[in-house]
Amino acid sequence: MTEDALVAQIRERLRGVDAARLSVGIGDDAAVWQPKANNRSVITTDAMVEGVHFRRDAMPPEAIGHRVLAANLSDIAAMGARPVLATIALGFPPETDTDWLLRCYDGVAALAARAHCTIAGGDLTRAPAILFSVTVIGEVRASNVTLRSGARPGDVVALTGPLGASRAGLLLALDRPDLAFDPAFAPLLAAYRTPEPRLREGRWLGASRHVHAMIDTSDGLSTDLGRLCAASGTGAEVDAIPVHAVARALAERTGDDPERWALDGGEDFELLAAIDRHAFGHLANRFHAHTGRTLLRVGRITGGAEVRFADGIAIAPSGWDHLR
Ligand SMILES: Nc1ncnc2c1ncn2[C@@H]1O[C@H](COP(=O)(O)OP(=O)(O)OP(=O)(O)O)[C@@H](O)[C@H]1O
Ligand SMILES: Cc1ncc(C[n+]2csc(CCOP(=O)(O)O)c2C)c(N)n1
Ligand SMILES: [Mg+2]
Repeated sequence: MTEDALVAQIRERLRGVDAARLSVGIGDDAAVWQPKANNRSVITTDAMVEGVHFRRDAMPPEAIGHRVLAANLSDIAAMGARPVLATIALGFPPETDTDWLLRCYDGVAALAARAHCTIAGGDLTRAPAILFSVTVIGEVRASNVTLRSGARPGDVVALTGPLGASRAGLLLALDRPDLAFDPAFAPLLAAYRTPEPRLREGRWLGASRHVHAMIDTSDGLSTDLGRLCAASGTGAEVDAIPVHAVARALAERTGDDPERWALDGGEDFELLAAIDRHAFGHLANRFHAHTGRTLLRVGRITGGAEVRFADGIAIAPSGWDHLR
């Protein structure tokens, strides 16, 4: 197959996503987009590399496409924004089966359609390993932009869902074929392969003036809470680590510590927010009514610079770090 033929087939795969404001899409030297007035644009890039973020033997190609877009959409959600536009750079060894690559785009296309995100273009190149690099542009009302840096002492620290499921799913997919087909553990494989970006939740939280700061948990609570606190010039005290119940059940079977999965595992893509303590109870009720999900209380923001457990023990940022 030629490069142009592959692009044509990718374009075919991505057809059908609503694109009212895309004047020029795939096919020219660049895409042309009509932004909405009075909005802020939010831009994020995240790459995934074979052997680092996924293995071809551990998940179907549709899941690889899904999760690279999901990781990017999660960063858009963490800003309080909604995704509008994305580009995708693809690298692959020359012997790669093009049908396999196109199935990755089926995964991209399905999530993009659900998220109302138009794929406006991209790039392709041969490379020593498979690589997807996605850039997403989002939009948000200026007053709803929610940064990492707004947390204040006394704020409640809360999560949009429990953690540890993705790390547990990674263990199943790579190391425990004996347990991977147990239907009881299916939610863990799904959390690793096809994580759901918390887009509705992020927009809703970002629209509340009581939500002072937000970050997504891509690298683990220990690292991402540390980042939120560092950006805000605060510390935090953690008194409850919300661990995914099925991850806890798997950890009991394997002898692992599920709280470490939650603290350091990463790739759960739940949102972590600092919320005004006086508003938290009411806001959590409305959040549940609106999204069907529960805001889980993790702890509180403190005036110091340390992130600690309630008993005073420090929580070092020990999540995923590409330089470690
Ligand atoms: N190679 C780079 N060049 C310029 N800026 C970068 C580069 N890598 C990261 N950044 C910037 O550093 C900041 C933090 O990036 P980081 O990747 O830690 O955040 P994230 O995308 O939320 O995390 P994750 O990659 O775990 O999803 C962002 O503002 C990002 O744009
Ligand atoms: C095969 C395989 N081995 C290990 C992992 C775990 N992993 C890789 S990158 C990352 C953090 C997020 O990445 P980034 O910071 O680049 O967004 C995590 C938790 C995986 N997903 N697949
Ligand atoms: Mg992030």
